[in-house]
Amino acid sequence: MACWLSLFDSITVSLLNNKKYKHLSENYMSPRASLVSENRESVLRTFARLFSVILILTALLLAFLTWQRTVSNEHQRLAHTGQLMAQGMRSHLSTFELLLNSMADELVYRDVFTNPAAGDAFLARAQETDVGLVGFGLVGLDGEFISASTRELRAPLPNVVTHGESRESFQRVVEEGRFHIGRPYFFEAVGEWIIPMRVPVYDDQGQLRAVLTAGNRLDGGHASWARMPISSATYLSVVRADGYLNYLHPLPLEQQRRNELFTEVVPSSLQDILTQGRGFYHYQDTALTGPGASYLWIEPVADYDLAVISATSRSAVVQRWMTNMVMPSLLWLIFALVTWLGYQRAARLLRRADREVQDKREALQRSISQYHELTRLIPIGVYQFKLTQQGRHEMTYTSERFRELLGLQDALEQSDSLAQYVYNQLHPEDALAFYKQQERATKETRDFYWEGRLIQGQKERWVSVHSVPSNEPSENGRLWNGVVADITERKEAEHQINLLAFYDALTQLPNRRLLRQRLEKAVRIATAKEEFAALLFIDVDKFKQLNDSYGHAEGDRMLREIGDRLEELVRDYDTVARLGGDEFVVLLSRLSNQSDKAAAEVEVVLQKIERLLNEPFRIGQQTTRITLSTGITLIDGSEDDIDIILQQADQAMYRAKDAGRNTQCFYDANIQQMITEQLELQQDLRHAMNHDELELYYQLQLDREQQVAGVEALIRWHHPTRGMVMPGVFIHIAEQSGEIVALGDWILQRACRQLVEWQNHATRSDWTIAVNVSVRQLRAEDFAEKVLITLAETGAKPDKLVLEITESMLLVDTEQVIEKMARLKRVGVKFSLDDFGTGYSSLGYLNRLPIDELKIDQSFVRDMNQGEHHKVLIRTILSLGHTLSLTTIAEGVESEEHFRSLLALGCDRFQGYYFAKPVPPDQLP
Ligand SMILES: Nc1nc2c(ncn2[C@@H]2O[C@@H]3COP(=O)(O)O[C@H]4[C@@H](O)[C@H](n5cnc6c(=O)[nH]c(N)nc65)O[C@@H]4COP(=O)(O)O[C@H]3[C@H]2O)c(=O)[nH]1
Repeated sequence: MACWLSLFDSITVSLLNNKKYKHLSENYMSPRASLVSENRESVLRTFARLFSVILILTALLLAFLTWQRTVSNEHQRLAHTGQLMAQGMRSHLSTFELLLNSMADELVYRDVFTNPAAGDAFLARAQETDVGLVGFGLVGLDGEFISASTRELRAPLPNVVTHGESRESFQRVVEEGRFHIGRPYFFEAVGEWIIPMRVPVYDDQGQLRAVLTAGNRLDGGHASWARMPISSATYLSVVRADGYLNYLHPLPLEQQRRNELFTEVVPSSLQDILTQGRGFYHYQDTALTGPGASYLWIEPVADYDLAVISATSRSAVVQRWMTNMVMPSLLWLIFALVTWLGYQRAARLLRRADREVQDKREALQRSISQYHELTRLIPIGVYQFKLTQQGRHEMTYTSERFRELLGLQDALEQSDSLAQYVYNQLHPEDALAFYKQQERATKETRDFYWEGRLIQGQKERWVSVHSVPSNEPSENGRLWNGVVADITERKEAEHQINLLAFYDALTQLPNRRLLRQRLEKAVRIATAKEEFAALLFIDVDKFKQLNDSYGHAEGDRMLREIGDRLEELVRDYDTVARLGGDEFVVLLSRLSNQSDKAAAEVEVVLQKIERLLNEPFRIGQQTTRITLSTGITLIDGSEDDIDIILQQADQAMYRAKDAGRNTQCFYDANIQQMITEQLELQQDLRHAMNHDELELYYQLQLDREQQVAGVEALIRWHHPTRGMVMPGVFIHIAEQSGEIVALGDWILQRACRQLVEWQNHATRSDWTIAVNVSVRQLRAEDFAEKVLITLAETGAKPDKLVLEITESMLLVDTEQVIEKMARLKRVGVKFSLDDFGTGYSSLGYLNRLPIDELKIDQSFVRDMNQGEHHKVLIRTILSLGHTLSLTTIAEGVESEEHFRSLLALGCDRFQGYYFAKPVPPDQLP
């Protein structure tokens, strides 16, 4: 029983733990998750009903089987009884037949036909041996008794032939001449029911003479078969072949009943069964066993044309079956009771569990409604979905705000198409980041975070999405919880801040800060892709005047228009920025990877800019045109310091301004380096003059006989760190800075002193010293005066001093220069026109110059043997010089070939490494 109850317990537990119950707790977040628990009690009841049906079926089966068994037992028993009866009967009859035949022989032996009394005595003795016998009688063929065992039998006994009940059997014995059992009949002579058994009696000649009959008492019980222990409710009957009963147990006592039974044949239905022979039968009609159906066993009695029927009534079998059913029924009842108790117990448990579930559910619902309330109040959408192993997004919960944010219809809420619905809303520019994040988060089971835009109809909405995977994977997937927030306002604010921080308020163009960022990016790209970018600094010429003349409002409007026009012409990936005032910057990206091509591309843009900005601007009531000064620096990624790049463009722009505005200047790194060096040298030079770092070298000038006619003074700077610095490096710096004036004075002084030193020199007293004069020196008002003073102060002879000037010096203030030269010339100072042939000389012009010497530039000399053209040029210069009565001198004579050629052409003097290099005075010959 305990075991049975525990079965119910386990059913209950499994009911409590079933999947749907679990589902309830798992999906508590889902508003669609059923919060109404299933009526598990009704499930249990159904189970109990089913069980009851099974119980009933079991009971029926049990009853049926018991019935089967009972009937089978009955079958066995009846068969056994029938067989016993048949055997006993056969044995008895055969014994009795033998006895009768023996008695018949004895009677013949005792000559009973002649002495009937002897027969009487014999028969009387024989009768005493068996109480079941009414008596013996020897009946003649005429039916009259010859002898009889009892007095009653002897007289008066009826004639058997005429006597109804015994005639038939008597005649059969006479006819068949063998043992025969007659039908039972009431033998009135003795007042008893008897079964006659007869044998034929033959005399010594074998002549049938009589029939010996034994009258067996029907209810005498002397026969062994009649004394068989027969259980109650069992009926035994012996039926003859002619359908009459021969014996019946239990015998009815009433005469009437006996008459009915033994004087009528058994029902035809029974006879039909009897004809079927040995076997077990269910007999439906009323017969033998009393009213109602019965079960029969038919057992033929061999040799005697009799059949034994052992029978029992159906009601008796039912009764026995019921008796058999008592124990199983009891067990079944106990079983049913225990089942019922188990059901009650399970129902009680379920009710309790239901109550608990209900309590929990109510608590959960309260919690969910609070949760809903909260999610409605907070401006953040909340959602939960299950990511299945097949990659489907099954939404398990979405808050009202979530649906509102995504513009969702309820129909979509739970379906996977929600994911598609969201995908469709993704802004194309932000979608890629979304998918990448999603892929990474899914693959690595980590937080998903995305900020981006959704396109909802005509509207754009910024949202941030953050979802987190649950730690434990659930059945066929993993739950993710997430929040979605509308960040449109924040993004707009950020945009505004961004605008303020990164854009110029007036023109809405990127400001310096954003320009720097873009520039950094451009440098990175240029480095990575090995291509050029360019930074253009544009300054509007004379904007200040325009601004002052037309007012700031008009000035601002103009600046905006300039910005708009610039923006118009650049490509999307270029940047136009305003740095303030009238300074604009254009950052051009993705230029060629070759500097010259990149520069050419920039040139094209510059032309466009110029064209566009040269279009008239409306300012006030008038129109005006503007010009630009543009500084350009090319970016190739080698310089990654943004400040330096900006400085370079700035510098280039100032150079453009310096060059007279409306100009464009490219920044050049070499120039820059040169400028830096120049600045350093410029500073060092001042120092050099006071610290004796300068020295005059002298290079010989020879006449046609190769006699030294003079020298050219060439300055050398012994720089403390750089070593020897050549004049080509620092003279023009000195010119730019103005130092050249002081330097020129120093050189002149030195050269004049040298002349004085050489005045008494054996070989050098006639030498002239040619001194280079710079343009600034020459243009100085007091140039001639200074030379004269120096000559006077040093005591040098003016005719030994040759001042070398270049053609370019004569281009500006020509008249004043000529005047100064003339003044000096008057005192004997000579002038040599240096680098002749490279400048702007013309015959008429030369004619007016107070010069003594034409100095052929060394470039012509160097190339003179390269081609006829240069020779022709030199010849022309020489003939020009001779025509004007000027001495001609060639510099840069480096070989004998040069010398011979020049000599042949008629050159007067020669200077060059072929003869001597510039050397300090003490190394001169
Ligand atoms: N390749 C080659 N070069 C030769 C040969 N013979 C002479 N030279 C060089 O040619 C230059 C001649 O001077 P320049 O034309 O006046 O050109 C001068 C002159 O314009 C300027 N300079 C030199 N000294 C002074 C100076 O004291 N005052 C001024 N104002 N300028 C000077 O600097 C320039 C360069 O002077 P340096 O370097 O001394 O260079 C000198 C000299 O060394 C030769 O056969 N082959």
